[in-house]
Amino acid sequence: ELNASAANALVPHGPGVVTPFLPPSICSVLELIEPEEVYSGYDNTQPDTTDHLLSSLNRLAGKQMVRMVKWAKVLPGFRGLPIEDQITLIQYSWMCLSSFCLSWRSYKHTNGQMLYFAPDLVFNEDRMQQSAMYDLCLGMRQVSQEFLRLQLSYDEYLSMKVLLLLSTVPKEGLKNQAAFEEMRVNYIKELRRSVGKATNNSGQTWQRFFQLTKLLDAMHDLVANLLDFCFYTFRESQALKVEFPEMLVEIISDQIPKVESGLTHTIYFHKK
Ligand SMILES: Cc1noc(COc2cccc(F)c2F)c1-c1ccc(CNS(=O)(=O)C2(C)CC2)cc1
Repeated sequence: ELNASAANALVPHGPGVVTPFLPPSICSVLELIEPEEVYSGYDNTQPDTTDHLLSSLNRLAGKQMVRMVKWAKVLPGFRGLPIEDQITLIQYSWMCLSSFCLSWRSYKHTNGQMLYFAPDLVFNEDRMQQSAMYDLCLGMRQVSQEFLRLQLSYDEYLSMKVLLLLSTVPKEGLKNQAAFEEMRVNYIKELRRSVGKATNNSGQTWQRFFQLTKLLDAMHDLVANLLDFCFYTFRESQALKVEFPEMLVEIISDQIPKVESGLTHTIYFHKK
């Protein structure tokens, strides 16, 4: 039977017939707000030189960042955080989020064989070698092959992605730490729900939850190396002839001092 609050949420559908109005589930909202794929605008008439590949990746990353910020602003619970905390969380996790989305696209479009940066910018072995970040590319490809092995579901991916947005925080804490922690707990519950759906709530649910949280922890180690490469390339961008769009210049120049003075803290699910 319905309690009082649910009762007044009933929406009358014509005389005498009422259908309970249930709020949309978190996972249906996450599916709705997920940004569309972005094209890189890669100029295939030019040779695959390192600076041309990396500058194209940066232009693509800049476009992705615009959509990432729009996504965060409509992410349930995120608007309730102080604006400074919203900026900090996006600034600290943008590389992690970008890489996680890359792994998902690579899994979905190439079964983890190549790095599907964009429909018009897919890295095969040659481009990975040419990009001067072959090992980083291999690490990313391993993550997407893990998605394939686990047959990661879309809903698991979506709740894991929110947890990555909520995994790197200032060492001295956020302005409203309690609101952050409540949001993080809610998305851990959401991940648990999507894992339950993927395992038909069998005995496998906890084992799969363990595997997926291990995968989230592994992302941080890979992304730390990516950030090192990013900061180096950013500092040497003139000499290396690698262009960075305004959006990335802003984020990276703000992030470098904080990361390099050890002001950031990554929340791991499992001890090392
Ligand atoms: C776009 C995009 N889709 O996924 C990713 C993140 O994942 C990786 C990026 C490169 C190699 C990898 F193996 C990755 F896994 C990006 C992305 C592109 C550029 C930058 C900033 N520029 S940068 O200096 O870090 C660099 C990489 C150009 C050299 C940041 C993110």
